Formats: sequence, structure tokens, C-alpha cells
Amino acid sequence: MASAAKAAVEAVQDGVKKLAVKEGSTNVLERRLFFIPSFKIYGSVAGFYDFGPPGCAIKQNVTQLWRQHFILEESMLEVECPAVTPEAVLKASGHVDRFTDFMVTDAKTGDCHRADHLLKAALEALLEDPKAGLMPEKKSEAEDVLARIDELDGPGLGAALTKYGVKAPETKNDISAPFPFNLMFKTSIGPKGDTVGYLRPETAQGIFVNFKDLLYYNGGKLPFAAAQIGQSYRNEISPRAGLLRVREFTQAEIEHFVNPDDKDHPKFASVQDVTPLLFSCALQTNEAKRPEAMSLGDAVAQKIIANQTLAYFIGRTYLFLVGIGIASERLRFRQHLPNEMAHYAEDCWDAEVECSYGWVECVGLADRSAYDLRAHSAASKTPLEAYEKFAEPRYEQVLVAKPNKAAIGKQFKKEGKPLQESLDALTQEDAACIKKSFDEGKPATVSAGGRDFEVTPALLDIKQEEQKLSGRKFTPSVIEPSFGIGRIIYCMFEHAYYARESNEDKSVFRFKAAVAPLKAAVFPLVQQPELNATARSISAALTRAGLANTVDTTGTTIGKRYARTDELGVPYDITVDRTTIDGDGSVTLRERDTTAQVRVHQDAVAELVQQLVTGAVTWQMVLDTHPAQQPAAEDNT
Ligand SMILES: Nc1ncnc2c1ncn2[C@@H]1O[C@H](COP(=O)(O)OP(=O)(O)OP(=O)(O)O)[C@@H](O)[C@H]1O
Repeated sequence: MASAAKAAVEAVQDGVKKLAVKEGSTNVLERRLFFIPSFKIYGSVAGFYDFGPPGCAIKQNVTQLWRQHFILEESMLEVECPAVTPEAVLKASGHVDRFTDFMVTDAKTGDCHRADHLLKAALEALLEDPKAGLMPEKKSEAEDVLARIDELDGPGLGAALTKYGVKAPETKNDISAPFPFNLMFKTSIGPKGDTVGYLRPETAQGIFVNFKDLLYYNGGKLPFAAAQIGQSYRNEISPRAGLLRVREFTQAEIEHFVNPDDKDHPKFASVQDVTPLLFSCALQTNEAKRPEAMSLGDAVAQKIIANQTLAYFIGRTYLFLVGIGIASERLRFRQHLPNEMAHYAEDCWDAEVECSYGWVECVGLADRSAYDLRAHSAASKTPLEAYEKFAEPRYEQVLVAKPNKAAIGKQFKKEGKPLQESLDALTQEDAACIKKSFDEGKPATVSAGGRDFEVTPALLDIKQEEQKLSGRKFTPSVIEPSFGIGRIIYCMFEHAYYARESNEDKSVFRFKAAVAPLKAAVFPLVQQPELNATARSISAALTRAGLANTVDTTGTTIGKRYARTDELGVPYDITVDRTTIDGDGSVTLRERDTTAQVRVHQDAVAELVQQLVTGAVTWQMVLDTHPAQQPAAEDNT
């Protein structure tokens, strides 16, 4: 799971972090309750955050936009599975054995640190220190270790930490040898406490285990995609960087199941001209080490991206992230280097977004081949396969396996039943493995009903025969885009944040209207019953139009009220004044970023805001068609 982006997040210089925390967006984010440390009155627990009212609304909006952009657009099958997952599932997926990071502890305080992060920080400091006076060969040796950190196992990390004399940060105490730490939260299921479970570390497994039923639901046809939005849990060794590395977070994951022999995508043409910054393996390892803008059509044609389906999702991810307000020039797609990828993966790219913590992985996009379905199929003894009907019958050599029922019954008695069932359902891949053993003169081991059986040719006859085939069974490949909603939202906060040029103390979030927590705020200019009543009826009209809004009757200066809503990223403010009551019935409508104001009739304002929010009307069109209002009150705070 380690990646360069992860390291980039963690290895950020303290100075940069403090800057982000002290000034600018982070300060506003916590003060205005976008998100706050959980359990604050009890001293908080690292790695857990609550979303307050505006944060909650934004998260709902982003999730809803994600659902629209991916699930509805692609007719995906959405599922919702439990977070508590039995051990067998996560054993099969490899998480029980391998979902680990290497940890070291401070010899005196017992504080825990991630071994690779300490090594990386130490090597970077060494390479950047002009006083270190490294000889060229020592320098290139350190650079080499730095580049290969992700490949190091426990002993390798331990040797490197010792060689470079790495101590615990801050205390400078000695550290222990690295040891693996599983990131899953373990729990027990049921009152007896004897069934082990874990809080899921990703939502994907729920989709894999439901593959058979989902395929049936889809009429047995491929390709199809299933999606799940939900909480995931990782007991991160050292959670930090606000929402970027937490212990409970929302993931939105897609598993797109496809025929491994045909990974073209029917809608690829719709994204082939999308031109994101691509940071391919070749660009990461050349001299310049810079990403380049390239159309997805070219990237597939030049085989930089492995196939159309993976490129299609890179394109859709780009459009989604830019659509919700991520700056396109601060978004890049970085290809995994061969040493970063799991052995079964065909190609992986991370959508990385630049923020004050460096380049951060927000979305992982991977062609995971047939690994996950095969793993669950083998462990559950449930074939997770699809069927492809050939256009014309084919004549092919196939392995035909015939279990010898009588011999199995005689040798294993009742216990032979699951073995018999398992042999009846052998896939071509399994049959080939067994035949290989037989050809080498060895028995094959077959697991069934929770035990291993030694299977000999006397129990199973396997022959190669030419058969007329009208179709074939196969294990689909899966292409997985995996989104971390919290990381995306945090980066979006930073990209949306600015201070007004006229007054540096005035913070603004230029959220896209669809993302903004409230679409409008309604102000009576002064506290008068008639003005308050009109403001409330406009608010009711906004609510009827489905627009989240607020009424501020505090009577503080209008400039202060504008500043408050700007800080929440509210795109439109509506002010009711005496002209509304005594004059032509108009109110002022102010746009957040230009601060320009027009006069609109009170009965028309809700519909106009709705058109602005949906994009049916632009602010420029409003300026062109409505009388301007001089914003006398704007700076008059
Ligand atoms: N601890 C975390 N806190 C917040 N979001 C996370 C965390 N771990 C993963 N994510 C999000 O889930 C997405 C998919 O998870 P994935 O397993 O690919 O992450 P990862 O490669 O383990 O991430 P990292 O290397 O940064 O830990 C990530 O791109 C990220 O947006």
C-alpha cells in the first residue's frame, strides 16, 4: 500500500504544515466547523475527525455528485455492505497476512513511528544537508536507497536505519528493529467472542464477494461495474495531516468487471480528447522528472496507459475532480513504478492533487487483473466466473476431469462429499494445475470443506480432448477506481480558498455552487418585522426549489454578514431592504467572487438562484439583464 504519494504527505516539512495550520484555509476550516477533531472535550484521539454542519453538507454534495457522475452515468450496480467483515473474507483477500506497515518504537518513550517514513526523512535531510559533505558514491548510494524504500522488507529497512544512524524524531532516542504492524482494527463477532472479524480496510471486498449475484442481476453480461460508498477503517501508525491520513474515512469504490481479452471501452471516444497531466513511469525516471499533458487517446495509442477502460476511468476521474473544483494544473495522474505494483496488477495510476502537504494520492486507479475474484473463488469454493458465448463455435483442446466417485467414497467415506463437489466444479486453471502434478508423477492437493485432500489419478481422471465449444467460462479482470472522499474534499478546500485582495482578513471559499454547503443566504438589511417576514418567505421559496439556505436576522452590518457567508463559500446573498417593501418589490442579489450586485424582483429570485446553481444561467447573463446595485454596504463593515 505504500506509495510515493503517501510518503509525500507524511514527509512534509514542519514549516509548511504550520503555515497551513496557522494561516489560511485550515484555520478557517476548524473555526467554521467544516471539520473538527473528534471527541474534543475528552482530549481527542489522533486520526478521527467530525464533519460539522458545512463540512457535512459539502461531503453530502460531493458524494451525491460522485453518484451522479459515476453510478448513474454508467448504470453501475450500487451495493452497501457491512463494515464488520469476517476473517475468512480478509484472509482470502490477503489483508490478514499482508495489510501491514513496518513500525519502529522509541526505545525510551515507546512512541510508534513508521519505519519507512523515518528512513525517508533521514535520507532526504542527509542529501539536502550541505554540511554532510557526502562523497559522490555515498550520495548515489543514499539516493538509491531512497528510490527503493518501497521495496525494502523488515530486515532491509532495519539494516538501512542502522546504517544511517536513524534515531526517533524529536527525542533522538534509539529505535527498535522494524516489525510489521497490521493496519486493520480487529474485533469479535457475537457474544461468545470466538468469531474473529475486522473493520473493513476498504469497501471493495464487499463487491467481490457479491460478484456471482451481481453478474446474475446484470443478466450474466459483461462488462459491468458495481460501486460502493462507505466507511473504511485503517489503524494508521501515525495519522496526521488533518483529513489526509485518518483512521476512519469514506471511500467510494468502483469495481468494473471486464473480459480480460477485451478491455476496450464503448464510451472511450467521449474522453479520448481529455488531456490531463500524466506522470508516466518513463517521465518519473528521466532527467526532468516532470509530468506532461497528453490526450488519453494518445496515451492509449502509445501504450502508456495499458487499456481503454483504465484510461476511460482516468478521464472520468479527471472530469469529476475538476468539476468539483480541483485546479487542473494541480492535478496529475502518476503511474506506479513496477516495484510499487502488486505482482498481479497490469497497470496502476494514482490521481494526485497538490496541496500544502505536497502531492497527495486522492484516487487509486488499478487494473488488478483477475486476482481478487480468483482469491475469493479459491477460498470460498464458489466459482466466480463469467460466460462468454462465441459468435461461431470453436474447436479447442480442453481438459476434461472425471472424478471417480466410487474410489473417492471408498477412500474418504462421508468426508469425500465436499471433495467430489469441488472436483465436479474444477476450472480449466485448476485442472491444469492438477494435471501438471500428475504428469510429474505427484499427487495434487485439493482443499475442500475446510481440509486438504491428496488427489491421485486413481481418484481423478484428467484428459485433454478436442471439443466443439459454443462459449467459455473465464474469471473477469477488474479495473478499480478507488476514491478517498475526505482527501478530495480537503484538497478542494485548499484550492477553493483565497483572501480578498481588498482585505486580507476576509477569507473566501470559491466553492462551485453544486458543492457549496448553502446555495444562498437571505438578509433583512435591518431588523424590522416586515423585512424579516419577507426574508423568511424568500427562504421558503428557496427551500421549495431544493436549495439549502439560511436567513441571518442578526442585524449586524451587511458587510459582516457577507464576510461570514463568504467564509462558508455561499455563492449568493439576497438582501431585503426598504425598496423591497415600499418600492418595486426588488431585492439585491450578490455574487460571492465578483461581489457584484443586481436588483431582482423578490418573487423571481429563488428561481434565478436555482438556474445559477444548476448552470442554466451564468452570472454574466444576470449582470447583462438586470439593473446593477451599487454595493455601498459591501465594505462598510
Ligand atoms: N488513512 C487514510 N485516510 C484518508 N484517506 C485514505 C486513507 N487511506 C487511503 N485513503 C483514500 O483511499 C484511497 C484508496 O485507498 P488505497 O488503498 O489505494 O490507498 P493507499 O495507496 O493505501 O493510500 P496511502 O498510500 O496514501 O496510504 C486513497 O487514494 C485515499 O484517497
